[in-house]
Amino acid sequence: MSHKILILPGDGIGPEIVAEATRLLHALKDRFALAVELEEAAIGGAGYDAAGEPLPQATLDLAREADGVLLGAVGGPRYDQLPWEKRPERGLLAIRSQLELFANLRPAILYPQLASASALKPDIVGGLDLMILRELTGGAYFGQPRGIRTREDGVREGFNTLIYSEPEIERIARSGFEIAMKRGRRLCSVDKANVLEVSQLWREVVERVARDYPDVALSHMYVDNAAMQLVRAPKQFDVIVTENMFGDILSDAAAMLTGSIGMLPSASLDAQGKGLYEPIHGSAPDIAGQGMANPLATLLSVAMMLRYSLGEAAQADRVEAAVGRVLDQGQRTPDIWSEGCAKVGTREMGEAVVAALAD
Ligand SMILES: NC(=O)c1ccc[n+]([C@@H]2O[C@H](COP(=O)([O-])OP(=O)(O)OC[C@H]3O[C@@H](n4cnc5c(N)ncnc54)[C@H](O)[C@@H]3O)[C@@H](O)[C@H]2O)c1
Ligand SMILES: CC(C)[C@H](C(=O)O)[C@@H](O)C(=O)O
Ligand SMILES: [Mg+2]
Repeated sequence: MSHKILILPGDGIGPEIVAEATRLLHALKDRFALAVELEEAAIGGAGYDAAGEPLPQATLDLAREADGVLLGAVGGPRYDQLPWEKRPERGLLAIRSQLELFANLRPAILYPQLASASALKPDIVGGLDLMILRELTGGAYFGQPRGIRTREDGVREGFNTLIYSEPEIERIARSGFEIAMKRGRRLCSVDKANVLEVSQLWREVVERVARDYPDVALSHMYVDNAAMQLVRAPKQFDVIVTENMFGDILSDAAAMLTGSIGMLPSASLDAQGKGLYEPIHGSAPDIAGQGMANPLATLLSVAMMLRYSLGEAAQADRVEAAVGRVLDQGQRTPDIWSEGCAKVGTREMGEAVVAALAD
């Protein structure tokens, strides 16, 4: 049976990096017998342009039917003045929420070839292999009430609600322990329990779930300290589990440990393991259209889709090995370039990975 994959290029560099993912999937199909059917749809600003909505109904319907969804990125200055609910980012949030993709896996792995591209010294980041598990459908991103209002004294105020229910905390905590069991069996839950009631409940529930996982060493850390520890000694972490906004911020920071934000893939999974896959970076308007974006985070997102949603672990290994080979060959997009390496563009990088696919 053929796997149905929905491709959502989105905006900015989205179409450029996703074109390389499409090239990769076609190569896996033609040369390595991967049974896939690809379909494309609009989301974000492209969705607004095509159908007046950042998440057109037709796109959502196709996403529900697909075995895996691959997204480039959404957003850009062209759309920043749109009414709030029409903004590209609302489309991304809506698809995550509608498909109940509550578990967002953001692995930060330093390829040894990129040690000199990392913002940190090689001995601090060498061998880094960290998994950030970000809760993706709750917290301040979705909490009600929210808005901008005018008080009786005429002063305007903006407000959001950072809210988590016990079942929401429990299911992400359980995912965190399950992931830790398959890795180094260490889970660090990041919160702000010294200030926020929602974090107090988070900690209590995580402690309760921990009783089912006696083989996992659980620790807790405040988010401000976690940000500091990530750049001081990132290898102390195995799996980090945290709420939506903390996870958004910490994963961008973790990206720089690996050399570039253009290196970090992600998987956003529902309770059944169906998922949406995307690089963690955005639409990079500053370099869009120049053919210089790093497509590796997107190609590594394809590998995650093969592994987590399609049950094609061998094909995933093949893609990851090809990325390693291309880095060995010294090909680098500008964001990860260093002295002595060959500077290549988005397309050359994608073609190099395809050429490096092997049995
Ligand atoms: N998942 C998403 O679709 C997503 C994620 C983050 C931001 N955004 C949106 O993207 C737009 C730009 O946001 P931003 O500038 O804060 O973040 P960004 O991640 O788009 O860019 C931050 C910096 O990283 C660089 N960068 C990002 N991806 C790169 C790649 N693959 N290769 C090389 N360099 C890369 C950019 O050039 C820029 O200098 C906004 O509209 C924002 O809302 C979307
Ligand atoms: C664009 C935005 C809604 C999104 C988020 O905050 O989740 C992005 O930053 C990400 O990390 O995927
Ligand atoms: Mg982000």
